[in-house]
Amino acid sequence: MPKMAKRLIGQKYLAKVAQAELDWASQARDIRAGKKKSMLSLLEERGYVNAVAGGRDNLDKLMTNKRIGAYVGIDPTAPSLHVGHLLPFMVLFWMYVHGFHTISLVGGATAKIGDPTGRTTSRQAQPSAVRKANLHAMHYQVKALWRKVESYGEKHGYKWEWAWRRGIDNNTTWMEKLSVMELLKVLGPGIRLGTMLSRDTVKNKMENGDGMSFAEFTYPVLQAWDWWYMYNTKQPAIQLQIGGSDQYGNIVAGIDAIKYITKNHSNPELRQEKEDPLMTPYGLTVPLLTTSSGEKFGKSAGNAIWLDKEMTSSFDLYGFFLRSADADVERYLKLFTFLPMETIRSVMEEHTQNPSKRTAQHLLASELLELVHGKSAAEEAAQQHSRFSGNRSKSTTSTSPTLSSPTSETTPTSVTNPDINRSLNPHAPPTNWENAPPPNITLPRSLVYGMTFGRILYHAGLVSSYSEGNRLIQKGGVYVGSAPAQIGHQRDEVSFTPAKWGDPAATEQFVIDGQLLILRVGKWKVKVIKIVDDDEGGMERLRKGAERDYDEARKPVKVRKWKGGNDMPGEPVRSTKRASGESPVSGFEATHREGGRDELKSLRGTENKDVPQRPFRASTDSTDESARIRMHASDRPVTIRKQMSEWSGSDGSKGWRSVD
Ligand SMILES: Nc1ncnc2c1ncn2[C@@H]1O[C@H](COP(=O)(O)OP(=O)(O)OP(=O)(O)O)[C@@H](O)[C@H]1O
Ligand SMILES: N[C@@H](Cc1ccc(O)cc1)C(=O)O
Repeated sequence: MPKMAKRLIGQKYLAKVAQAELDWASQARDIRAGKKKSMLSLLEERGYVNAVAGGRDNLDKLMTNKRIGAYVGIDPTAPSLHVGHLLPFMVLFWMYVHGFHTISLVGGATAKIGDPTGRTTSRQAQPSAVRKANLHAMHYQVKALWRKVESYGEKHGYKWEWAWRRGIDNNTTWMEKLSVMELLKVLGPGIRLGTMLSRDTVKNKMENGDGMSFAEFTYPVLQAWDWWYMYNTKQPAIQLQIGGSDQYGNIVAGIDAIKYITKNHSNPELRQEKEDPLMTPYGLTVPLLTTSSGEKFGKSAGNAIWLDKEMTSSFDLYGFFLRSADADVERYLKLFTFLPMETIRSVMEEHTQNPSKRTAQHLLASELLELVHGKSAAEEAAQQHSRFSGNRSKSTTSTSPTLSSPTSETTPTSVTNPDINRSLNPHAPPTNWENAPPPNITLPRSLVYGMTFGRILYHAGLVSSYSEGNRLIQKGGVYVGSAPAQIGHQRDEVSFTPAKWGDPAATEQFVIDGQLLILRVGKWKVKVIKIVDDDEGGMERLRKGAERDYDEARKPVKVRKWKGGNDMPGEPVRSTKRASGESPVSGFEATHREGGRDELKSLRGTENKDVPQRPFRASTDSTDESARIRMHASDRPVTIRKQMSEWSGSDGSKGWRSVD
């Protein structure tokens, strides 16, 4: 019987594959007959194509005849994608909703070297923990982004089909296993030094910059190997690489590498005796998104507009696109949205009648927000803008949009972090891909080391109380990432094991490089916790990060008290006493007077973002049975008082704990 079931599934699968092939062939006939636009023509029409490596018409024909695989690579040298990355990714999104197979490659291995393209100075080596934190954060961001693409696509009539395929890969997976000997044997003879030395990046860096290391010099070879690996192992082969126009040289190096390997490989199964047009690799570059002065938006230029909500709020991201110049907005609508061309044309007509209404810019900002942060964030940002920026945004016509710094006038007042919503309102909807919290957070060492996972979950904003954290762990719903003892210290892959309830000392084993802990609750709640010292430097960064949570902190927090075991729920206790220095977070307290978990309530969910500092002050007013903690805007330094309550454990032990 089970065998039968297996066979039935197999046949069903084969039937689906056959149907998908038939559909593709029929679509190809329509394209050839001029009844339908080809994929490449659609991309050209919307302005995505800067250059095609390998011949435009050949690529057009290939994409019409074959459901090929395509990829975009990004090095996780920052914790988030930025707006510039969206351009090559938009091509991938369009291809996906038209049935192509796509891979988003996060370059865990290539980030260790750093792409020297377009630079005159070498990149600063990143500490391993920072690199891993960025890698994990980016992995989850890309994953969530793809889910949003699906629902955004559906809104525009691209309904998910069985044959669509998308994947996220990390090149560490294969680079770790690649030996120097294999690389030199398989690809080495095909790399000509003359060609490499004549590349602009090499010449420029050697003649006008700080010279070039061997590692930097070999970067294009590693990128080429990635492509060869995916060309060779994925089904269908990855035959197209997409990147910004600055990547053209690296992409051509990849095409040359694949052609060399397939011609010369010692394994006859991998060798193509004759060049097969259906297996030829191609490259497609997109124009660079630049400031009005022509500078590329990106990490190196330090002007990136981040897609992570914690780094650029939905409000600011909306504002960035709202400030697009009239001369640019049509182009951006084609590049950053799935809106049909006819809709864009008619919106532009309406816009031209009364440009001061910024109709086109509002549409652009809303659509982009929906794609990147989800529908509800888009609606909320649009409302906030109509409330806060009204006339100011109308008068701005800058071609070089810059982010508004959060001022009391422009900072949104509502709470957008779903975890915070949930802790304030237990009936808030559960976390899903759309409302998942941003993955990055920074915590002081004393809130991680020697803490049970239940507590750390709370400090990281993943649960609303210690006891909720403990319950989740006991149910097996919490995972801890990349435990060095279990999977080897050097591994960068995202890998999780169930977190165990109990021994606080054991937590330390999971801290990577002394600076990083990764926790996951369910599928979508992930926190990449960067651990900083409890000294002033670390706290200063945390305090800066608290800016974003300013409005949340102003809301009164309902305080609950429990008696019984340290972390377990129980009956409310009768009395509360004020105490300091005896909190379970004593390391934190020692340097910060009476700060503790209550302070973290306002700090959690934040990252060391570089936002102007707005000092805040916390005050506590309490009665015997209840306590409330409020944070106020103030130009005075932080002063935090904390409520402590006495507890007694079932084993007769007693102590003080801060009030939840
Ligand atoms: N402003 C931009 N416009 C178009 N494409 C971009 C832009 N910024 C990055 N890209 C593309 O995104 C892909 C990944 O880029 P990468 O990770 O190197 O980001 P980056 O911001 O360019 O980094 P860096 O500035 O440090 O080189 C590349 O194909 C790159 O060309
Ligand atoms: N070199 C690319 C990123 C990348 C990494 C690996 C690849 O296989 C492809 C692209 C960049 O810095 O923009």
